[in-house]
Amino acid sequence: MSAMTGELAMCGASVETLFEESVEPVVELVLGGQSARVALFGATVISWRTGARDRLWMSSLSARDGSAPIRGGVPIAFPQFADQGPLTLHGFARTARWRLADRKANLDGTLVEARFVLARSAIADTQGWVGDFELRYTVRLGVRRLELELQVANLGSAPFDFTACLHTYLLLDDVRNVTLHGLSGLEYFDKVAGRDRDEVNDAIRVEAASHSSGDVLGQRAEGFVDRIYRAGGERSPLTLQHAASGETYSIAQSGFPDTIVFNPWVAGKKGTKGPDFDDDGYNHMICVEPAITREGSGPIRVSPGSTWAGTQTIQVL
Ligand SMILES: O=P(O)(O)OC[C@H]1O[C@@H](O)[C@H](O)[C@@H](O)[C@@H]1O
Repeated sequence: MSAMTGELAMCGASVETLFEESVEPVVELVLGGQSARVALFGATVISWRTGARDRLWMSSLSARDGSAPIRGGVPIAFPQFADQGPLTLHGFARTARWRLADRKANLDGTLVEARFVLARSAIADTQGWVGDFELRYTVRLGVRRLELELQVANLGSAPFDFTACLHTYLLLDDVRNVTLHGLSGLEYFDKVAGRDRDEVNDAIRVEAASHSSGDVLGQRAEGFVDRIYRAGGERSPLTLQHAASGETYSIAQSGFPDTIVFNPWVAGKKGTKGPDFDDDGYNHMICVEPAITREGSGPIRVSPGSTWAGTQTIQVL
């Protein structure tokens, strides 16, 4: 046992790397009754368990061998959010192999963390993107709490701009029994309709009536929610209420100015979001994503020698 592993074990916490055949290596954080798993492929958090329940949605059809982005958990989009630029959808960080750089725990046993690093030199093809970056990602597991912190460091001599998000897929019993609160009154870009709207609802629901029925942009729009809430970060924390379990999540963000709310509805069911989306997956997930977007508050510029940081913290209240 390494010295580090010994120290962690003393306070009831552990961080171990797991290897399974045909699956990318996974780092597991354990803290008493909570755990989180992070695939080195994309530094994608693939599970978070607390109170004996899974909290993140993961498609059973997701690739896990590094051949495609992981569908579920918390993929990291960088240096491009979605299709807002010339790079492949959501950029290259979610399909790169990160390394585990550090791990530690509070001596009082209330927190365990693992830090992952992605150096530019680890990317085989940056698709012409010229920023000289290093990404640092810290996953902190607390009691009924998961904190994710992304840092973008500029190691070069020229500034660069980026957009990004933490693409958090929350697991739900039934999306129709869930309401999201805190975004009322904000303007958002409705990606499904292709235009701006104002949020008039105090409680946002994802259901067949989320959109007027019919075709929008050639897709069946009923229930399809894909929205960029401009300056959604100023409303942090949002709350997500689960009617069936009576549970509430507090979803906080810092650094990221915008907030995405996403559920593909039947577009996901029909596989148009990709063959890796479970048929009924849309019933059991909602993405609430801290983001930097061109349609929202615009790219972030990082000057040489500087580091930008953004977080998402989810707490089961
Ligand atoms: O299918 P992907 O590449 O994982 O992206 C999923 C979705 O991610 C969301 O963040 C975007 O707002 C959507 O437009 C996009 O479809």
